[in-house]
Amino acid sequence: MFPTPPSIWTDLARIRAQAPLIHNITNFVVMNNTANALLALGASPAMVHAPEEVEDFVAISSALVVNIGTLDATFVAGMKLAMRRAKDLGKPVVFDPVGVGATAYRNRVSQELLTQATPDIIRGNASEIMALAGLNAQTKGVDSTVGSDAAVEAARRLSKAWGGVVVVSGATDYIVQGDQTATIGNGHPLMAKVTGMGCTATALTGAFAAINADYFRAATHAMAVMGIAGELAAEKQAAPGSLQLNFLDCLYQLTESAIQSRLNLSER
Ligand SMILES: Nc1ncnc2c1ncn2[C@@H]1O[C@H](COP(=O)(O)OP(=O)(O)O)[C@@H](O)[C@H]1O
Ligand SMILES: Cc1ncsc1CCOP(=O)(O)O
Ligand SMILES: [Mg+2]
Repeated sequence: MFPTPPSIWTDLARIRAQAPLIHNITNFVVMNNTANALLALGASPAMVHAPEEVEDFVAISSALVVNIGTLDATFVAGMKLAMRRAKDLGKPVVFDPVGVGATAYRNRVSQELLTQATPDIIRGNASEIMALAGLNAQTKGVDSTVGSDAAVEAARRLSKAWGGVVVVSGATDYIVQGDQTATIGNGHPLMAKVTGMGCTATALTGAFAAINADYFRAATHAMAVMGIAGELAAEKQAAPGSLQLNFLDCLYQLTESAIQSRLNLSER
């Protein structure tokens, strides 16, 4: 265990003070969950995917989060326009490759999006990160079939290929940039029993990237806050419905001392 980096709290306080506008192009399943999580964190979410308006919306936002969970041709057109505009304007782009590896369409769209405009941060579960790195990952739709440890080298390969930050979530979260790795041991197994917790991690990462231009730190801080709020929620009531509700309250009420006493972060 490392001493608490004060910057986690500094970043959280900054989000709460500034309420950065986070533009989300995300899936129908989690729109409500991730908007509420961003609000509980202190950010200001908007779910906007029409190709006709995404470029204008990116221009007024502090970060763009792109999630391919329920993609179709219209979503994909909006994603491409928004990602290119965000890169042109120097705004952070966070990408969640939900279910990549499951179908040829998802694989093709993911590769197209990555080449159109390279995201600053990718966050996925182990199966998704392995599939994105071109490994023959076993995938089961949107859930991982392997532990996060199995995808660390795939994350490193992806990060080195395009220079961004890659996060593999799971029992241990790995945040990888080149040869640098941070691990977060916070969280609770029940988090995987609530749909949209991975998407929520990605959305929160967008909020941290909006206020911290060191994207390795931003992603690490987001995963730490996510994990600590998740374990606090599970301690209140260890069941999925309650966890979903309590997660928002714990996120909203998160204190510096809770972060300090619970943080399980290591770096190498
Ligand atoms: N077994 C676990 N123990 C602790 N935290 C977990 C566990 N599984 C998932 N999480 C947490 O749940 C969140 C979602 O991760 P994950 O389930 O890997 O994403 P996805 O929903 O995209 O598959 C992350 O914050 C992760 O740390
Ligand atoms: C169930 C489901 N189906 C398409 S998108 C989606 C949500 C996936 O969310 P997460 O990856 O955060 O569990
Ligand atoms: Mg996911």
